[in-house]
Amino acid sequence: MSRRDVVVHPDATVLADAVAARLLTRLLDLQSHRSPVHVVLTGGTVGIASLAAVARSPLRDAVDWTGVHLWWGDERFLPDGHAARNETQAREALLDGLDALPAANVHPIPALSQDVPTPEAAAAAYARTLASFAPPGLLAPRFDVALFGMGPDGHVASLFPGHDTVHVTGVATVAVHDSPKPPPLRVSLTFDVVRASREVWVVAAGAEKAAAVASALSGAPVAETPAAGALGTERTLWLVDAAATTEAAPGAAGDAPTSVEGAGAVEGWSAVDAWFEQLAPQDVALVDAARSAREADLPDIAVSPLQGKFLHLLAQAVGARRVLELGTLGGYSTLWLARALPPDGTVATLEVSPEHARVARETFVRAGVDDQVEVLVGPAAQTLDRLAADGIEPFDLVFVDADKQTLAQYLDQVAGLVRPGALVVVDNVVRGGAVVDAQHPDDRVQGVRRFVERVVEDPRWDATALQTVGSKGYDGFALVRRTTA
Ligand SMILES: O=C1O[C@H](COP(=O)(O)O)[C@@H](O)[C@H](O)[C@H]1O
Repeated sequence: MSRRDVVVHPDATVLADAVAARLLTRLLDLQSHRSPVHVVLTGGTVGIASLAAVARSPLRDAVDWTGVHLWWGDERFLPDGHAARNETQAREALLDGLDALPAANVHPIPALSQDVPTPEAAAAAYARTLASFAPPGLLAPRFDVALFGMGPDGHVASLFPGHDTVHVTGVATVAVHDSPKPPPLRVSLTFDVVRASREVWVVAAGAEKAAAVASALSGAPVAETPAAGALGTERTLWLVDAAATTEAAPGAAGDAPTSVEGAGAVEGWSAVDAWFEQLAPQDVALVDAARSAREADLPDIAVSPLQGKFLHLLAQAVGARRVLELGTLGGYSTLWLARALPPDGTVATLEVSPEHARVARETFVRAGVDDQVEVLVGPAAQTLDRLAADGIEPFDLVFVDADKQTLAQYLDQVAGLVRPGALVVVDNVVRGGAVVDAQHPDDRVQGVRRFVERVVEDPRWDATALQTVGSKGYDGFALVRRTTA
């Protein structure tokens, strides 16, 4: 997800205390329903000060450290115990005093030694350890919280501006040579692994970081400001001090390419959304749908109430009787759509996750729309092929809120499933402004770009795109109409 929440604290000391409190609370919260929990630690000033603040906090004894695994986002390639190693500093600040933490739960990046003579060897060994904890198909564990400091040049982990390492994909780790910040040899996680983390927290303090903070939050190319590419799948949180935000005021104007709470933007946008929600009051069933999704720990990526009402009005405006949705999640948008239909209207909603489908189905039963909504579980591309083979009655409206990588293919498949004049609404196509970056390493951004190219070249479609801000941050919809071609 490309939305970034930003929380600003008065100074670096309060920031470190707040990061520690937030981390401990998050661990406690996660441990109420998941074990083990995987956390990535960072080096750097705020990172280490935050670990020291964890060590001081009485709350640290409430955490079940036997269920916490600790990893590092990067390491300075130096001998074991070297004072400049991130591991050494983390051990001194916190780990050495955490008796309850099993040694086997600590996964440092291998140090320089006779057995590990190069950063490449260390990167390979660390990648093997990561892989041994990875769920099927992933290179590393899905980190629950991945902490990253940021240098004044905008580097995160040891991914530096202008270095090829920022573009490396398909592997978990990279060896770094010629680091502009000493020491020159380092090992780093790749963006593939960083971006598979559930929550990414970037911590930064000091006026010398202000330009990089502003650049990252304004969605600069990752090659220029690597921190712009540090995104979590469920949440991206920037925890900064006031000095680090002196240049960061995106969002005040309408062109802010990301959401910024502490610096005022999303707070302001959310307040405006809240005021306009008098136009889109949620009934008990909609509130219940949002709550059930939250309680089931589904990603917080459903549409906002105003966006839901927008879909609802579109469905009514095109006189939709048959609606297709790609990406059910917890069924919140589905419910807005179902509510717009005549009594014989139906929604077919496609969901890849059986767990999400289960949550949504229960929601539809409670909302009393289960006879109008059919949840089809499986990869959307396969389900669309099946619908085409079944020769189903054409759809009037399609809402696409699924993986962005496959958007162009979905559009091709949907072309044969809708009536002429049908409307296809595609969510999250602006991606915090990153969509304009042809070199952007995020394959979701490239997926949106391919989708737009397809619309342009295919005479069966006529389209526009609308950038949006609101409680969901800065993003946008594409509206695509099936022509008679
Ligand atoms: O060298 C490094 O620097 C960054 C940022 O450090 P800071 O002292 O400017 O806060 C850190 O995140 C990284 O882990 C570390 O290796």
